[in-house]
Amino acid sequence: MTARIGILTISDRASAGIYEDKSGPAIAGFMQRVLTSPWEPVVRVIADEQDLIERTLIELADEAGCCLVCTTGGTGPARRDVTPEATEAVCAKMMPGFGELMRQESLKYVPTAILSRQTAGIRGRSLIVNLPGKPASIEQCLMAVFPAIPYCIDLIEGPRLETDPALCKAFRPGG
Ligand SMILES: Nc1ncnc2c1ncn2[C@@H]1O[C@H](COP(=O)(O)OP(=O)(O)OP(=O)(O)O)[C@@H](O)[C@H]1O
Ligand SMILES: Nc1nc2c(c(=O)[nH]1)N[C@H]1C(S)=C(S)[C@@H](COP(=O)(O)O)O[C@H]1N2
Repeated sequence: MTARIGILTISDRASAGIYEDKSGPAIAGFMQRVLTSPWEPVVRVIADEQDLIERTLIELADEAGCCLVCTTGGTGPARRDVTPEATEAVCAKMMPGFGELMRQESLKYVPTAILSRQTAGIRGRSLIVNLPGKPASIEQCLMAVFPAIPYCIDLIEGPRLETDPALCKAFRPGG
């Protein structure tokens, strides 16, 4: 079964074409390198509007059937940064450990890591994970949390994700 992975860039400027989106492609590049089981991306680039973010997350989870949705951008303290609020609004369960670990890892690179309110949560059979907007943060954050993602997706009855253990070893308790 081909796993669908949502890649959602949330940026006023990238969505308006003011700069090229580099963070969405960085998420796709990470998946391409790390996943050895079949997967396909479902890509969206939108502005920092809470209603639109919520509708797009619902579409990716419920209609496109993505087992994992990675967002990038809109996690900071600025007036238009509302990605965590939209994520909480559409999720039945929050998974605060993801944000905790990603901020801890990001602190190794930038002291402003604590400005990201990035979080994660479960909607139906989808895991939604927020990443910061900076392209360099994508690899740093995903490398930290990805070992736990395949088992999380097992637990929400999604497809079995396999990784290249030389790059990122998925941990499944008892197997
Ligand atoms: N999707 C992206 N692609 C490329 N560069 C990005 C992206 N998102 C952010 N950046 C870079 O990181 C810097 C800081 O991002 P910022 O936190 O302002 O982004 P944002 O709030 O996600 O985007 P915007 O302000 O356009 O809505 C930007 O000036 C840009 O250089
Ligand atoms: N790994 C990593 N995390 C990071 C950063 C970064 O450059 N690398 N930037 C920080 C900064 S400056 C901000 S304002 C917040 C929120 O960014 P966002 O609004 O683009 O999501 O993420 C933080 N987390």
